[in-house]
Amino acid sequence: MIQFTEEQQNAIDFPSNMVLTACPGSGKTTVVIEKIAIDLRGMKNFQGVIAISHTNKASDELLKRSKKFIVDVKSSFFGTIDKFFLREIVLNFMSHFACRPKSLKIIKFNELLPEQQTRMLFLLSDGYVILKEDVNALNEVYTLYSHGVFVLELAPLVSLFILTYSPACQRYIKAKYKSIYIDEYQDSGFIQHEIFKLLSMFGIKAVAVGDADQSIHEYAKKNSKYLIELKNGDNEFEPFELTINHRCHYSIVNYASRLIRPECTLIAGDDIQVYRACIPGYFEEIASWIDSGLESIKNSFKIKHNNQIAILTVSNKSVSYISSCLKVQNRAYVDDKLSKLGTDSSRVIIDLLHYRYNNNHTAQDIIDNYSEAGITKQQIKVLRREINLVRKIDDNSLIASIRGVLTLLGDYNLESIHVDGINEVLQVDAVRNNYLPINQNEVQIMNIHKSKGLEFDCVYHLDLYDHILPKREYPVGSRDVIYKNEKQCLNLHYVALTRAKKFVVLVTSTERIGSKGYRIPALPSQFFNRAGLENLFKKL
Ligand SMILES: Nc1ncnc2c1ncn2[C@@H]1O[C@H](COP(=O)(O)OP(=O)(O)OP(=O)(O)O)[C@@H](O)[C@H]1O
Repeated sequence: MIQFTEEQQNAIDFPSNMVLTACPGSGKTTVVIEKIAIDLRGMKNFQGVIAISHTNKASDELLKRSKKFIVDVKSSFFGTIDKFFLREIVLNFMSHFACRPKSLKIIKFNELLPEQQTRMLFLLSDGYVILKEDVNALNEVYTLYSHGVFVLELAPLVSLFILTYSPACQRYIKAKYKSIYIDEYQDSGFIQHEIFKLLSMFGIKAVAVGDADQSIHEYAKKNSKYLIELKNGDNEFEPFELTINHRCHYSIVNYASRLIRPECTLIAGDDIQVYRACIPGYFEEIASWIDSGLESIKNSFKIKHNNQIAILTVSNKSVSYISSCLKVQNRAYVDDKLSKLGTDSSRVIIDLLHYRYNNNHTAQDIIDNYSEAGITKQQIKVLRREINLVRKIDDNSLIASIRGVLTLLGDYNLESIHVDGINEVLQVDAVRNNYLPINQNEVQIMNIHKSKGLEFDCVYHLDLYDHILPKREYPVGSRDVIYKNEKQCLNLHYVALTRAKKFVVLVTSTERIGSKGYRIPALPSQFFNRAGLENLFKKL
């Protein structure tokens, strides 16, 4: 049982709208779960909290951790913001504005015809909201909807519109949800921020949680300015801060803190567990160096299993490359066709594949997450039988079996892109790995974006080269060294470092792969030269 610190307890006890900023490993997930448990105590079974995480993986993790402490999450919603917009607002209330179709297919914007894309592009402009006088702006969206099509990227804008102008939607949301928690608020978009503020005006307790220094999604118009606005603005959000990192060795905290604030005060102590290594060669040589040192590192740091060791990279290419060079058993997390789709149907299929390959997943999770409200006991029985088949059936019948479950769930379609994705999982070992349970003998390899929210005893941080981290820009006519979004690159470096509990190695090499695909001489990342880092690392 964790003994909460004073700053954690203050955040837990505060009963109203708040913004909780927190450094890595400071227990924000722990605090959020405790607050959700308190909120749920007074609620009826048809009520719940909205718990929004940035990725499906993070939301699964939050739900899993919550279920350990909270017996019954009642009618709470755990998921990504897009899923919330679609499931709770668009699917329930769009028919108040346009003719309800027999079935609805969710597509991506780039699947629209080029002329439709041109006509509808303005709906995606950053900062655009639909005012009462521009209601016609959604005419084409309504027509598509009544023909059974909805564009995923429009879910935030349309949700804000529905929530603002539909009293029925407002009544439904207010009756069902008593509080909303949004994690990783530093990666919020404009509309998500507007909806969050609107919900708080409806009397729903609103809690934003984040860390501006862990903002790494600016390329997708996600921006820490909204978190900062809540924290510093003149508004009804009470600011709280968690400042103690409970995860990382203090020397890792010191190094990471100095990256962001070169003048910050250090935690006292002589023990240093941040290392830098420059390996002659490239990933082949780095891999054999990691292979040869692994057992001694495990012994020195009392690390029982390889899966407590992570290799983090900037790019997916590096994930596959280093994985293929290593001799030690490893698990490389690569993007697959299904995970790139990001639609509701692909999400159910992904969960069904997790269920097929990993006994830690249950049929009940799928029923809880995807079956419609009001499903009868008899329908649940049939659904459970069909889901069980997905685990038992042979590869040849898998697609038919998944189609069977989707049909029973309603609202979801199995299209040729999904069939391609399922075939990729069946045929490519590296892709199937994404679905198998973690084997404790496997070193974990992933890009830094995927490592967010995770923790490992030991981290090898790769790709620390000039041109790679930080990236560079080459404006015409300029030979100056110009970094491309330096702060985002620095945040990425910070996130990678703070995944390590006991020990982190910052790895470079004398060569890297250039843009033409050949090995070229490499220079170390400029981040090594930042002020304030002297004496905070050892060389290997
Ligand atoms: N008061 C505490 N005392 C000891 N350990 C704690 C305390 N609070 C949290 N922890 C531990 O610190 C680790 C990090 O906590 P948690 O995952 O909640 O942090 P976080 O802020 O969500 O992390 P991040 O944002 O970096 O992913 C966990 O192993 C958790 O059990």
